[in-house]
Amino acid sequence: MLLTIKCAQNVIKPNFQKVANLLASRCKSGLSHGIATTATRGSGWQISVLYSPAAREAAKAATGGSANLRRFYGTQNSEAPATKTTSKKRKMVLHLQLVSCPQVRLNEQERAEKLQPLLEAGWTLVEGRDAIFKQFILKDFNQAFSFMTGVALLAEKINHHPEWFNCYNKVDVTLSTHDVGGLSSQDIRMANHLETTASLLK
Ligand SMILES: C[C@H](O)[C@H](O)[C@H]1CNC2=NC(N)=NC(=O)C2=N1
Repeated sequence: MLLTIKCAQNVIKPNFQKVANLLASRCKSGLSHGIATTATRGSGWQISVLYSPAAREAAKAATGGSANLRRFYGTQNSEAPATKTTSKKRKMVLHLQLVSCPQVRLNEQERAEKLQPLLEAGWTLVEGRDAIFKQFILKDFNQAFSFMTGVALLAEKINHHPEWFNCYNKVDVTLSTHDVGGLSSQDIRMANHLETTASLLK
């Protein structure tokens, strides 16, 4: 998954590239790196990252992880709106424009590294589809429903939903990323979450 971060026209690009990579590397959603490109009007969310809790929440929600949004350049009054600088001498204020993270399908290396452990944990490749499947067997219906509830919370948070079927204590789960027609890092993340949730219930 790629986090594309757009910067205001007047930002010094190399610095911003570092910011973009740092921000991308801090996101738990499997981001590989950030790309700083010149901002275009109206694309994605305009986030003045450094200046408001709402911006931090928006950035966290947008990156599905705990992006560590720290002060890179600052003004004295951290609550001042990012756009106001009262002194010429102040350092440049960065505006981060965080756009949605386009999904990409897993490449061969990622499949070897991230998919293999799941196949060893009982997931199987779905015939004729770039998807993975596993049947989870829980103690009883209550446990199965708790399992699904726990997973549903993450699904909503990262906007990535399993295809699943429940019958009493069994939950059949198929994972694939519809937007790209195959497996992406979101499926890996979701599968690992399913494994963790199931193991906590046992
Ligand atoms: C419009 C909505 O954000 C998209 O359809 C999201 C919702 N949940 C999703 N879930 C899965 N598994 N794949 C997707 O591509 C996907 N896309």
